[in-house]
Amino acid sequence: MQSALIVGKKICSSLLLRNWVRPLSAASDKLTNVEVNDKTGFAKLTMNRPPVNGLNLDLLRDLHQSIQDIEKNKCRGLILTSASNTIFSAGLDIMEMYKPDQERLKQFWTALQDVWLALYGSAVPTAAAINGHSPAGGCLLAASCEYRVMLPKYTIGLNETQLGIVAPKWFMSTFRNVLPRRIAEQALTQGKMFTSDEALKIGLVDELAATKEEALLKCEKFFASFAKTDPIARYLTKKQLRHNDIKELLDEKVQDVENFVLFVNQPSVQKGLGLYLESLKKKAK
Ligand SMILES: CC/C=C\C/C=C\C/C=C\CCC/C=C/C(=O)SCCNC(=O)CCNC(=O)[C@H](O)C(C)(C)COP(=O)(O)OP(=O)(O)OC[C@H]1O[C@@H](n2cnc3c(N)ncnc32)[C@H](O)[C@@H]1OP(=O)(O)O
Repeated sequence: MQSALIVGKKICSSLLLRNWVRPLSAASDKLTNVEVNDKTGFAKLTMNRPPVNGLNLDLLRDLHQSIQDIEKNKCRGLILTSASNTIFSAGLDIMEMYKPDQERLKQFWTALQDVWLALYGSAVPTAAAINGHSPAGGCLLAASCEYRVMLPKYTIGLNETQLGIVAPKWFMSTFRNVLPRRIAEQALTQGKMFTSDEALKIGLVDELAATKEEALLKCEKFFASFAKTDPIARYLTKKQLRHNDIKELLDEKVQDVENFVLFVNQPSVQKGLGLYLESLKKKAK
């Protein structure tokens, strides 16, 4: 695993916490970074896979491990954010789906399912400080959290239909958990990307913030709103509200991987992904 867990911004040597400080291979290899504020107990989970935090197998596995660590340590809040100044996450790394190795493709989708199950179902309160563009899988991660604060002039949405791909049911239930059904249906079928202002207006994000620091503070303020609640009662309430969405995927996890593999391997989907990748590369030139 390549992620780093830092407590109070330094490696903690106490016996209690020693177990969950995961050693780094090398600083430049880190794909996620976790910092726990030892006063508040809030954890900041930062995605760090330049240039665009494309969710490849390694980043997904890293994210999963970090979410589990934060949960095990009984942190009082998890804020998901990005090390990039302009991109929260570009969503799934299309290179994982284009001309894929079949075994890796299965592992990739399973890793995404595991991240979603861990984040959407987390016992720890979750928030996203969306400090950049957040299309598709990036939007899924943000929408899986309980609260979202976004910086201005970026875009967010589930744009799959614009790429000729179909968001699976659990992407859609995540959206429906946040948005009124009719707005969710329109947004999903159009593959609409919302500006920060539009996202605020429809309730896809809860607040805007001028800077990342302000966004982090607003997420912390959200966590502080639970100060007078019992953490177990809070979690059990969230769990019941999200139960059906989670159960639906758990019941169909293997079938869902098979559907994904079948879908991605269709020649028309491969052709579309190839053209899309080309258009992204041309744009970068
Ligand atoms: C009937 C069927 C039933 C059920 C279906 C079953 C299963 C479901 C099947 C499939 C579901 C799949 C769900 C998919 C989810 C996804 O997340 S797909 C990914 C969608 N993402 C996007 O569309 C974002 C694309 N990227 C951008 O819009 C922009 O790059 C950006 C706004 C994020 C950033 O813009 P810039 O800062 O200008 O950066 P560049 O565009 O120059 O990009 C830099 C660099 O990164 C490469 N890149 C960007 N995004 C991706 C990506 N997602 N994957 C891979 N690579 C990406 C880009 O090409 C540049 O590369 P270089 O040129 O530098 O090599």
